[in-house]
Amino acid sequence: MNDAAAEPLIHSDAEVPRDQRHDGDEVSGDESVLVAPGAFIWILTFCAGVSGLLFGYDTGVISSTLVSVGSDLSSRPLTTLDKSLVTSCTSFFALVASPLTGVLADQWGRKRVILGADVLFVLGALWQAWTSSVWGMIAGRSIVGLAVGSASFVVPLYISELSPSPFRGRLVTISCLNITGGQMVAYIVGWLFSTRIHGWRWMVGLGALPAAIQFLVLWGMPETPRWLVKAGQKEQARRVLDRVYGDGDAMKSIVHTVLRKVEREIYEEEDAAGERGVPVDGKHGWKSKVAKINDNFAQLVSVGGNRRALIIACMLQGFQQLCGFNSLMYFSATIFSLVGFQSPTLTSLCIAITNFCFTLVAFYSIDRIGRRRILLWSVPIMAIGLLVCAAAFHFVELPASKASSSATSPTIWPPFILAAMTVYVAGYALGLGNVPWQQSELFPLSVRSTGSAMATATNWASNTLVGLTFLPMMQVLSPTGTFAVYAVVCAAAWGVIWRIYPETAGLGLEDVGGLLKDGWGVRTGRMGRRVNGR
Ligand SMILES: O[C@H]1[C@H](O)[C@@H](O)[C@H](O)[C@@H](O)[C@H]1O
Repeated sequence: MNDAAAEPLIHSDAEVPRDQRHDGDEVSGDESVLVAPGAFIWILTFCAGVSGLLFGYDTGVISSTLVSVGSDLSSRPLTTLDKSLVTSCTSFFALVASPLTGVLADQWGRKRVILGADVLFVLGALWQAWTSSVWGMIAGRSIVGLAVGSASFVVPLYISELSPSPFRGRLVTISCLNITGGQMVAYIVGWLFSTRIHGWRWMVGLGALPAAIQFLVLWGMPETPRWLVKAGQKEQARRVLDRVYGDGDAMKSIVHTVLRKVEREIYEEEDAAGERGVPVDGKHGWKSKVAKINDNFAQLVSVGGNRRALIIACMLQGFQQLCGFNSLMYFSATIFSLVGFQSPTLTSLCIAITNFCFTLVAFYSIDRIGRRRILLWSVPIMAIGLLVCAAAFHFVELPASKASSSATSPTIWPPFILAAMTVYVAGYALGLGNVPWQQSELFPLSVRSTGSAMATATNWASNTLVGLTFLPMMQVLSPTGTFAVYAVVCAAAWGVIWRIYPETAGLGLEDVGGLLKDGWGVRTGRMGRRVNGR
């Protein structure tokens, strides 16, 4: 299995025979000649993408569940605290899982971690469907949180390590499409089952099905070439690359080049970490991992360009959550039942559909319009939607007994609130819902995974905070106050983006580093001009 013994795993340039050097004249496998991803990479992306759907499904399904559960859990209606805990434990455990997954993905391989996440998805879904207590529900949602956190970290890694580089960027937005698509499916399932007795058990339990299917299909899929080379299985890595790139002499040359690049990258990484010559098991040891994380962290905060990249990435991820979007994702059915809609689950479907459709618009326009420009245009739309919402809530007479009953006198205001929320969600999906996930392009390779992991942790921590505080804020500050607070967060986000986030669309990864080297690069960036000359 381990073919490292037969052939040295890693070569320095001096050690690589001249006729095998990937940057020499002799070998010219250039990936830029590739015009479209092959069938195999599409199948892989599709299989792995099921995790994104599950991520979206499990975060979206809570909205309908909360309004359908009635007194089925612990034989009493859910309190505000119950709802906040049931909702935010998922994001909290996702926060806990994502850094741990980083270590496990190196130790066990990317594929095994995805399979492990599938087991957790199935277990968590069935647990929720069977439970009859609030604490049981919290436990089930926490298990799902572990799965969501693992999948959100490892799936993009798996896909990007397998895909040819010209197509890598697009995959980021494809995973956002999967998440928002999963949320839409969750809302549809929620609406279909909301009127059935114990329908909520089906809503949460159905999440087990795609996870089980993914487990079976992914079983036959390969590990990534990068992990295989690092684990000393170079021949297997070559076979995987052959399948990714297909037949023909030109493709063979590309496979050869890619394999060399992977080897060189690993060589440089291990050289920098003083791991060269250390056996495979030792390289993946906990001590060496901790030392590497410490070293990476020091590089991240002490080098000016890296520090600025980290601040921008964490700032964007923080604002993505603190602008309050997920309070709608988790509680929109609760809000719509509060303001008096007859079918809150059907009404809240507007939120999920808008989110999905405008993520699709972002998918087509993000590279053309540019990240900074799309944010500077869309964040004010969000703020306007929120302010209109806040004002409209002022005129709605809400029932004293929170979510259990609906507003007393039907007026024009509820549809007005729905329209304002839809505007807000459209603005969100166009910019803040997507752009922060482009985080990895901000960091140089040496600190890319640590920087991305910290930004992702900021996302989950802020997500947990919003899930925990939304309902208490609605009670203490009133809906008008709550939505006004989110509007202020949007205004702050706009100011900070304008001040420190340069345009990165159309730039090579090395150019982004140069942009942040001596300052924020906002003036040097491309804001105000069309990107890529289009
Ligand atoms: O990018 C995603 C997407 O926008 C989802 O709709 C949202 O629920 C997530 O929190 C976010 O990270």
